[in-house]
Amino acid sequence: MSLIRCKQLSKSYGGKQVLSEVDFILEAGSPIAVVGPNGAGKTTLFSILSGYIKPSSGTVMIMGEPVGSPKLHGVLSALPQDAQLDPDSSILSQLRLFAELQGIKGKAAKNEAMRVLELVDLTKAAKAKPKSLSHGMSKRVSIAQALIGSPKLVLLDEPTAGLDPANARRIRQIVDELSEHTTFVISSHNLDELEKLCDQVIYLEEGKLKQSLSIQSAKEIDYLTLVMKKVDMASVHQALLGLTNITKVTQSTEHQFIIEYPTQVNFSLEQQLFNLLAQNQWQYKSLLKGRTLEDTLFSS
Ligand SMILES: Nc1ncnc2c1ncn2[C@@H]1O[C@H](COP(=O)(O)OP(=O)(O)OP(=O)(O)O)[C@@H](O)[C@H]1O
Repeated sequence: MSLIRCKQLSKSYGGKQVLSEVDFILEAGSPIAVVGPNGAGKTTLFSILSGYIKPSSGTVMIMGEPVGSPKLHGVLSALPQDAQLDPDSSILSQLRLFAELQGIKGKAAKNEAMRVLELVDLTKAAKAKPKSLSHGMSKRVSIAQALIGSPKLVLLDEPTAGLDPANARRIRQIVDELSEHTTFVISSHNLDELEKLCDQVIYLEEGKLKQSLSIQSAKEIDYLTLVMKKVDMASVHQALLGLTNITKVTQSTEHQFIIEYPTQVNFSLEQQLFNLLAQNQWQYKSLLKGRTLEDTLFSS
């Protein structure tokens, strides 16, 4: 059974269409990225998946159940983009309340609150009030809240927005550690971050599904991403095209080439490439096997 199945999903506010006939099927497993420019409809999609708002037309099934079904209670949770905590009540008491709302009673509710706080490394802050926490700590508390009851599906809308690199990294680690039992769907503008975490990507633009791809999927074409130091890029481009087994070479930025080749080609291509660079004394900055998510999404 699929994790999420969206069929012909559309949403309009007044006369403005913000999601337009979006179709996709997602399976449980590694984290899933939802990307797209500002206003593309990511938060609207999350709100529909969470049941906060209804679509204008189309259907969403989560684990075979329609959104809003009581069977999804405790199975799906969401961290909204603008999640807020009560500033004056302790974190522990708020999380305990959320656990109770999920039907966890008495001491078990407190234990559950402490369990999720431990997952986000915040047991020491259990008695603190949200107003005394940093932005990064508050975000981790909100993630802890989303983890109450060990849901199977967790929607995280921009979980690392505005966080410093150390806090953002900690959140990525938490997602990674819990991904064995929980599928995370994450929206973010940080493609590097999503690339590290996610296997599947949904790309929205102006409310339409532009791409749905699996980063790790087997494919017939493979890529090398070559970033050069200060060299004559036109000469390098010409020379790269002369290597055997190359399908295409694209200069994607001022110093970067994407080299396409058939998947079955073995290391001989890298050997040829290194020989070519050495013979011409062309210095390179990095050679990456594959393409970045950014290049995958935006190169034609
Ligand atoms: N309640 C609402 N009423 C009217 N228009 C809305 C409402 N909520 C969202 N929109 C509009 O819907 C469009 C999609 O917004 P949404 O927040 O889903 O995009 P997003 O991809 O999450 O953007 P961002 O990356 O900036 O968070 C935007 O044009 C926004 O102005």
